[in-house]
Amino acid sequence: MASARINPSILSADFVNMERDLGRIATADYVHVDVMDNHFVPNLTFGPQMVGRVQDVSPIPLDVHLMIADIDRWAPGYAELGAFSVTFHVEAARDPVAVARALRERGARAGLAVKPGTPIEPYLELLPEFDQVLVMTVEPGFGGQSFMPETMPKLRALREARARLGVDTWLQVDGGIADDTIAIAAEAGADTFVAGSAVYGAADPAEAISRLRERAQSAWMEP
Ligand SMILES: O=C(CO)[C@@H](O)[C@H](O)COP(=O)(O)O
Ligand SMILES: [Fe+2]
Repeated sequence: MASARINPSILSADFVNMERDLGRIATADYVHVDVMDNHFVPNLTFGPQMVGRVQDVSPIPLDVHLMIADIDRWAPGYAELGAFSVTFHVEAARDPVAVARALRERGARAGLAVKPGTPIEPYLELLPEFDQVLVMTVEPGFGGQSFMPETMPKLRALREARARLGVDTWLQVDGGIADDTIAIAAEAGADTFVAGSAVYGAADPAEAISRLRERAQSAWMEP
């Protein structure tokens, strides 16, 4: 298997020292950018102007996580900013397949996210339309929450569907991923890991990134 992808979340960065904090995670795979609108989730971060500037100065490609309402209207604009991937919540989309196609047409990978309480079964047959599925392992809205192991059966179902359908959709987890939880998600099938507080809360973010990557990969190798 390829190496585990570690995507630090800049929700835990210092918003007024963003360029400096982007430099601190240059050894990661992608920078995870949490867009929140105070409607879909009870928190507010930034919109396209800020994401565009992050895109300009980031040493690594952008993995945008949209936690906003009216996705069908707003998601394509984030692909036009040059993001590597744009992931949106199925709970906020009227036509998830149409949104995914609009993202791919604009050159971004299309990601589908589900909240902890949203079942995955209705979307399994749609996997070929998506480059990534994000299983939220906390309620979206805030960093620093506790990992919810009860979401793991969704990863197992996705892994089985991916093999059956013969696609290479990445399986991402986001929320409470740290040294003590990453192996649980890796063992269940995740290959792409978002970590906010575990990376930016560490004295040495680069060291935290390589330790998380090693722990995920060790979990894959266990029988
Ligand atoms: O999307 C979100 C929260 O809604 C995340 O990306 C958080 O930023 C993850 O933070 P930690 O749980 O890793 O501290
Ligand atoms: Fe996120």
